[in-house]
Amino acid sequence: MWLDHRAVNQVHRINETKHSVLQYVGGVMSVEMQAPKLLWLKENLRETCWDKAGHFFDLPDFLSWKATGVTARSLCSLVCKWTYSAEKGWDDSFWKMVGLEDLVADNYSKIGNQVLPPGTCLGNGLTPEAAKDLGLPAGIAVAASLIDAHAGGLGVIGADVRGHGLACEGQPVTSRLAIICGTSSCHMGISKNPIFVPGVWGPYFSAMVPGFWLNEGGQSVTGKLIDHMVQGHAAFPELQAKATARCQSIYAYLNSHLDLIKKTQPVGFLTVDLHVWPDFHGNRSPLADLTLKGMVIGLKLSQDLDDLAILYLATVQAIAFGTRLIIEAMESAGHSISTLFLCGGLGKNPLFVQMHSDITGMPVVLSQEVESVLVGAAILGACASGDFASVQEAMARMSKVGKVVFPRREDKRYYDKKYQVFLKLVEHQKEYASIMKGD
Ligand SMILES: Nc1ncnc2c1ncn2[C@@H]1O[C@H](COP(=O)(O)OP(=O)(O)O)[C@@H](O)[C@H]1O
Ligand SMILES: O=C(CO)[C@H](O)[C@H](O)COP(=O)(O)O
Repeated sequence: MWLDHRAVNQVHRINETKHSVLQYVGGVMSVEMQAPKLLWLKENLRETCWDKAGHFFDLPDFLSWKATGVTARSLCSLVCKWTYSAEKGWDDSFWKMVGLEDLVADNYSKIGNQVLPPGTCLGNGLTPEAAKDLGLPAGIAVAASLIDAHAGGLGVIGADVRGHGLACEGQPVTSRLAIICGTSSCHMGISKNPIFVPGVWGPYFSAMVPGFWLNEGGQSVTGKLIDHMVQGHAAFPELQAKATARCQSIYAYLNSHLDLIKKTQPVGFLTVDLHVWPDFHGNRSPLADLTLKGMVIGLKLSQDLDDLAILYLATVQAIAFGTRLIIEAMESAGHSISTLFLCGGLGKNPLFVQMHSDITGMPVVLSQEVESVLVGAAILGACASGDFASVQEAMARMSKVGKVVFPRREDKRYYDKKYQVFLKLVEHQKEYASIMKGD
């Protein structure tokens, strides 16, 4: 549902209100948030959905409701996606202004009027019905949830980094940026005081690590974009056949193929004349422009496996340049980041990890446990069952550093030049749009 961009007109009208709650979503509400989606449902499915629905949930709240029967919402989902404030609660004037006054009249019962910090034990734990479905004991503790990316952030950001030679050792946790890279990528930076970063969601209080403000940068399609580029290429069937014959994933095969064709130069240099702008599903951060499209510059007539591998590499690099742009926006607003903590499905791809390190110039820490989103969920579960006194204590005990990848400093000049081209791509795209809009 989050990837559904149908509520374009609705989000446009919401943004035109310039309501003060928008300050807390980076200044521009995203079409991926819940207010525009609710408005779309009201305007398009009034009788079949809007009037009939008992509750509207974010996925993590839906899951905890199914597990426990408790309709209380997590502070994380309401603050990050529904404009709820941890300090002030709901703002009636916002919902009235955007045409969703019925939610206010109903005392927010459909979207949540009981809000709990993540990690709080819900009701009597797992219901007998859910226990049967899941094969778990009834009554086992179930925690108020976190959104997937936030659980990933919690699962990695508190790890003890001593002995790895990292700049963040001995520094406040605010010098770490968690990047959760799956279908989309989410860039989670925390601070003691609120930081307003134009185009970057937040600041959200206590939405990930209790007591800290969170800024959440994001790229709407990353893993999905890589899959799309690779699967849509004419050489994809050949790639699949060769990877299967070697019992490898297509990405492991592509990475070894790139190693083969790079000869003596660094692998990243294969894209000297192939450049990608990665916003095939709009830009979430920091440009917050859902009208932006993808671009590929430097195509040739050949469509063999070498071309596919190099296009894949250029796409991976474009995603890493997008991360660099987000980090620069966060730093110019007041964040000071020295180390990346990366997790999610793309963390399994060594090329993706190395490119993020080379292109941002920062070390990338991978966790011992690959599924860090599940570690975050386990941290919440451990808090709900009383194993730890606080989320912070559980984070420090349950997250563990696995591998650390350092940037190849000698390649910096090349990536700086490619970054210049990257920035020109979006400039040109905007120029084309403006030419086409003119008379
Ligand atoms: N073994 C792997 N090697 C390289 N990339 C992978 C691998 N497994 C998954 N991916 C990438 O990770 C993405 C999915 O990440 P995941 O975290 O599972 O998704 P989600 O965000 O939907 O939970 C896929 O789109 C794919 O590009
Ligand atoms: O908006 C987000 C987090 O706030 C994520 O993009 C969303 O939750 C989906 O993530 P995934 O990449 O796992 O599909």
